[in-house]
Amino acid sequence: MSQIIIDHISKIYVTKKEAQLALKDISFTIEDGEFISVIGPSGCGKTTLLSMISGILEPTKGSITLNGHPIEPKTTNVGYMLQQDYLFPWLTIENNIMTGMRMKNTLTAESKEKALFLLQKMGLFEKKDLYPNQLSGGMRQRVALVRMLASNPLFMLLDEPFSALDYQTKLKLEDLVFTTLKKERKTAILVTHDIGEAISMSDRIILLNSQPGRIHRIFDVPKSLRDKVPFEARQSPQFTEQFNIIWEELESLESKKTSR
Ligand SMILES: Nc1ncnc2c1ncn2[C@@H]1O[C@H](COP(=O)(O)OP(=O)(O)OP(=O)(O)O)[C@@H](O)[C@H]1O
Repeated sequence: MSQIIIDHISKIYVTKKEAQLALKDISFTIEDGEFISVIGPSGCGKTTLLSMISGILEPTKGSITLNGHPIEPKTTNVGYMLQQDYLFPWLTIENNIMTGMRMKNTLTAESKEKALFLLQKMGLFEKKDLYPNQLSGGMRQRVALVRMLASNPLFMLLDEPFSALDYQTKLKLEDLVFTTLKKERKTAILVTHDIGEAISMSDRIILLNSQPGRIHRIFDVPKSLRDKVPFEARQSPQFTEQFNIIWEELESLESKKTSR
């Protein structure tokens, strides 16, 4: 079980020149097994929020807890999937996956077996002795997904994991990540610039406003869309309806930002 409570957090960045309020009074709860997306104009604080949920960055005010306890970057088992795959070029695919678990101290006979099983399910078992540069971008992100899931993290942070991929690969990976996380009942937070991706993958979408970053609106994705895999959800008329609502809200924030 993984419930994350974000309780009235604010973040001020202090530089030599100035103090900047990056996030202001953010509160929401991510329920166990829920998939949340965070969207908003550039610079609204999405990465800052994710860094605080990971425990890497401390909020200036407020608290973030996982099942009632603070999140410790060294001891809390958090899964990451980022825009870059961060695979080690000098290690084989198999060793890349195992190294992640070794570093987290979660490498056991069971987790190794699970990793190889996942690799097989992702159609990459035959590639296990190859090096990352011998794989396509989409394959490398699938390896990153296996690496993340194999160590059985308590929750996942996904920071633009598909944005460097071509459109077709991105759509296929969205389906793969969606079905895998649903099956594993993992709690996940996705940061994305892609409204369509947020709608087709999430249970709820948090739209942040900028300067300072604060919650503008939280959208519940209709159940009829949540029950579909992202590729199918994107074909549905309800998807277009949701897309237009969120697009208009985001546009209104962008235009307020440029008129300031
Ligand atoms: N280490 C830092 N020191 C000072 N200011 C920072 C730092 N990191 C981020 N900021 C500022 O905080 C604000 C939020 O930045 P953040 O990167 O979290 O936004 P974002 O929504 O992820 O942006 P983008 O969509 O462009 O990736 C920005 O104004 C940024 O300039």
